Amino acid sequence: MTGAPLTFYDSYTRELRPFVPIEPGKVRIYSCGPTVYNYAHLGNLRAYVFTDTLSRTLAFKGFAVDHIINITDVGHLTSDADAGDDKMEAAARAQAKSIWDIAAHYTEAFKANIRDLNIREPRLWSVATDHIVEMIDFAKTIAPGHCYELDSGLYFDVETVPDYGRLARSVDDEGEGRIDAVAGKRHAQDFAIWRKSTPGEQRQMEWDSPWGPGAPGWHLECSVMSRKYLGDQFDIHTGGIDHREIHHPNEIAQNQAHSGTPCTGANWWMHNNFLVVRNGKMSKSQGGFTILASIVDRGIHPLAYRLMCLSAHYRSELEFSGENLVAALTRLRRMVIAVSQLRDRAEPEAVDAHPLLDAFDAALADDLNTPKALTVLDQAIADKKLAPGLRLGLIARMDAALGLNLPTLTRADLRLRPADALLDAAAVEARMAERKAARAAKDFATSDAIRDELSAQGIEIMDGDPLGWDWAIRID
Ligand SMILES: Nc1ncnc2c1ncn2[C@@H]1O[C@H](COP(=O)(O)OP(=O)(O)OP(=O)(O)O)[C@@H](O)[C@H]1O
Ligand SMILES: [Zn+2]
Repeated sequence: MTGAPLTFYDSYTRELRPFVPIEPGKVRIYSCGPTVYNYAHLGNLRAYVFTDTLSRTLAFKGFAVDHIINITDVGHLTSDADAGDDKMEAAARAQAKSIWDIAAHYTEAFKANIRDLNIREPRLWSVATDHIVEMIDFAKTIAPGHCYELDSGLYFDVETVPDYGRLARSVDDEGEGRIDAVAGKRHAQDFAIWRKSTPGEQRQMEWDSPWGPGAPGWHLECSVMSRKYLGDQFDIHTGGIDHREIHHPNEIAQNQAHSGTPCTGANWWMHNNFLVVRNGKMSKSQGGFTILASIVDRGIHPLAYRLMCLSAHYRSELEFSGENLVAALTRLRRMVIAVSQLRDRAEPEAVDAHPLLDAFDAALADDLNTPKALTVLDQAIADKKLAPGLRLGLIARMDAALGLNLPTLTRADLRLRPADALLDAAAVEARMAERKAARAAKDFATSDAIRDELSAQGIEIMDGDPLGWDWAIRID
């Protein structure tokens, strides 16, 4: 590791701790992946911009990163309090499709979002239904000492592990979301690790098990896949802050039962805070969520959303609004214009050491302070005292950690055509050329007419823009 010492906030100990990997030079990370019953909304995607910033920062610091993200295609119920329907089964019924088709469709859509946000692919997308045998084996190992059977499934007794729920800190029988939804459970917090199909129930996905035909519990999936690919104890486990309350305490309990030790499974539990809208967390269950495709339809480049995420610290709530998104797009446009002007003047120089790089490194090393890192990037872009080639070299180094694609993005890339736009970019360019000719001929009537015509189509002409931006799509 080079540069400033890394410090990450661990939700388990609730403190900032200097980061030391288990194996020198290498970091193993597991991130809870999407439940593929619907499109990911921008809140879900915030979770993956966060994990990507984490793994890019570690790579920037010189670590080899081994990252696993799972795909949940079975077991996640409509209520985290261990009740309700399987989200996948419910979606398949509602759309009259097979679960496998639903899973394939939304998995592909999710991976397209990942590419559009310039999020690096993990070593493996581990798919829950590919691991049923291992899940049954894991459950068989812990069942004798830690589980009991009810008609509805095999349940984990949370009192069989020390300090259950320490991660959540607020676990008691009265706690939010902890209501006992299944008759016969020993404790309200006990959770199903295998859910039996009820007689007569038409489930599309079910497997035989020692406890009868059924499906694995969602918490079991992550314990099994993280252990299989990263070992009993790995470095960092990530997820959204909602997972700190139920899903991750349950994973920890299973991991402790399986290893027979108090080890939680990961040395750091890191959680991103929510993307919020007016009535709280952006959420599929509550409706009113926004997906990446719909902002792209409005003419907003996906990396503007990435920049919006980076503009807030990952542990702070981030408010989603059209204004915030347009502000992020404007900031990205300014960066892209400035960087492309530098590219016209020089080739990037390789930079190993520089005070701005040190400041950038210190910001990210301080629990991923991306808002601060962005201001250092702005300095590197704008500091006229530095030679253009050096500035480009600094920008390239910083961009590797932030993933905004600044070394290659062009203005043309940012001019996304809104879905309801009447003119495409080539048509706008053609009218702009006619207008330029009219102005050269001092035919201001024609030039003004073209301006008005373009304005009516949502195109803003930017004469004399200090950054040399000649036109932009108006986003309101
Ligand atoms: N509004 C949000 N802001 C940030 N992260 C979120 C938000 N909503 C969910 N997440 C995170 O997104 C990731 C993927 O979650 P998953 O696909 O299981 O979503 P979900 O629980 O079905 O979504 P929802 O809560 O909207 O119904 C998880 O890490 C989860 O914690
Ligand atoms: Zn998980």
